[in-house]
Amino acid sequence: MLLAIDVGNTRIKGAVFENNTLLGHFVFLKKDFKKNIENILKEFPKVADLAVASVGDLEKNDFSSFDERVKIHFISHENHFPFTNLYETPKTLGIDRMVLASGAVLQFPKQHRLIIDAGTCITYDFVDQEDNYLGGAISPGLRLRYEALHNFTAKLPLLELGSPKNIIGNSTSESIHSGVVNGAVNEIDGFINDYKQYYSKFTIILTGGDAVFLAKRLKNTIFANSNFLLESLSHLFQYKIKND
Ligand SMILES: Nc1ncnc2c1ncn2[C@@H]1O[C@H](COP(=O)(O)OP(=O)(O)O)[C@@H](O)[C@H]1O
Ligand SMILES: CC(C)(COP(=O)(O)O)[C@@H](O)C(=O)NCCC(=O)O
Ligand SMILES: [K+]
Repeated sequence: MLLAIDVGNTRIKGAVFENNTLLGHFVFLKKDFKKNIENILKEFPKVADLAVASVGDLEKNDFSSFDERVKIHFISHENHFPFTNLYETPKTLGIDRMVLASGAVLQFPKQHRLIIDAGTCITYDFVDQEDNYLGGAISPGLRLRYEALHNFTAKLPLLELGSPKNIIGNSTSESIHSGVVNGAVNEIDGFINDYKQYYSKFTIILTGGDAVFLAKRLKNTIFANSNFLLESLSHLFQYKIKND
């Protein structure tokens, strides 16, 4: 049994898998990650392996207190991945993006794939049908856009994520919601349409904390899978990591 942990820049997500079947799912903050992991390990005594993909500020050492209880697999650039990495700076490529690309290759073989992860940042990753990882894009996520508008201006309030009533915002708050939400939706639809000019057919995977919110607003029909990164960690673990 595997406990997969995704340390993002906003939240930590965890899931327990038995042969790629998800048995339990957890979300918590960095400040209480140890207690939460201890509780999960108590609830699932059969967990023998812990796989961690971290782009947040938790390092391998932060997990060492669990290494008497479980085998720790802290995913790094040294692991084996099921794709050819054509990024010009492979060592700076986010581990989360490498795990997403792996999951896309392992779960959607022999096809072009675009993976969009709407988390702290919105990341775009493209893996072609020959399993070459080409790269993609990084832009601010929804929460980050609201925060940036507030933090870098004198007059703009900090708003919670909300649905814009219209494209034309008729107040300060409606203008912000339209700018953030309609802006991100148009960005994602725009990227998808741009990729279509180069690749006539590709599989799109949308994940991350804002995936469900965004999916229903996109012009392109995309199925959102909020657990795709954790599922990908499980598939990658089965593929190779457990023997690395
Ligand atoms: N309880 C929550 N706390 C923080 N962000 C949340 C929450 N629920 C949904 N979100 C949304 O999730 C996004 C962050 O997604 P997430 O996948 O957790 O990020 P990361 O993987 O970078 O930590 C934010 O833009 C925010 O709008
Ligand atoms: C772009 C990211 C900050 C996204 O992090 P997230 O939104 O998942 O918290 C992360 O993938 C990262 O630190 N990447 C390193 C730069 C790169 O991928 O090229
Ligand atoms: K992301």
